[in-house]
Amino acid sequence: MRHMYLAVIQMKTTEDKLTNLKTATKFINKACEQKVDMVILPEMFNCPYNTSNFPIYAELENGDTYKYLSDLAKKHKVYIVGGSIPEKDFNGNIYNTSYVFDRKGKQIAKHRKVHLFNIQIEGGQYFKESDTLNAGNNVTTFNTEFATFGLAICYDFRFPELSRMMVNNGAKAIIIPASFNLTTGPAHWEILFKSRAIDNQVYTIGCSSSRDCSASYISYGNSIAVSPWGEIINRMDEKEGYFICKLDFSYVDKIRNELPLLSHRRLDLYNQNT
Ligand SMILES: NC(=O)CCC(=O)C(=O)O
Repeated sequence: MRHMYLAVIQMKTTEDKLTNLKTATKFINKACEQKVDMVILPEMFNCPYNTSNFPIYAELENGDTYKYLSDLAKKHKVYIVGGSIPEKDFNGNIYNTSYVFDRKGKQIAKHRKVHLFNIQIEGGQYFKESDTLNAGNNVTTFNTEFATFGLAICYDFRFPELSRMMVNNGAKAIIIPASFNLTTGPAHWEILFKSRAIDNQVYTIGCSSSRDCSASYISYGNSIAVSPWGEIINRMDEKEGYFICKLDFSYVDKIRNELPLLSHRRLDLYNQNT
């Protein structure tokens, strides 16, 4: 089958982990009533996005949140891209990690955010993930019966090389659990999703947490899905909710055949300069 249905859940993250898991469950249950194939959650969906929280909320692989998502995937026979959570390893290192589960609840991918979000914009957003997080080192893709997907987390999406590596590994859609903010969101969010989609001739999907103006980090929201032609298929506002979008992979092939960008690349030239 060349098409599938994807639910993008823009949920609010509170300080109570169990409440966050229950919110995710409520939306996953609702989306699954509409027979979706895959559900996506936002970045740090079980922990308020704040560096001091990451060590407190961090879980080892196979921890409570992991099992919770795996059980939900199995129950609904659906793929779950588990946004991201703070993951700790046995050495005490903490990562911003996204797990993907298949329809049987088996883990089929794991992405540790590779570019840590350290920014300081004058009069705007400051954040320093490296205060408490370590960076991952892998380019992540995973296979489904529909297509190969690329997966990265939020700030990772600003680095076109990473998306291109996913596409070189076969990705026809790129999924980004995210939480942009009120400084960079209005300026760059939409254009990044359009640019990466057009450059790579892929679907790009950004799943954000909803906006909570009382939080220390205020999320932009605006979860989005863009087609390989650069058309916005869905875009939310800042509020909690979800959308379901159809991904048609024959459309990716059509665009790539008609405008064969990827095969027109002059790799002989580029390699000399990189
Ligand atoms: N959580 C993040 O990585 C935020 C990235 C972001 O806001 C950006 O502008 O990039």
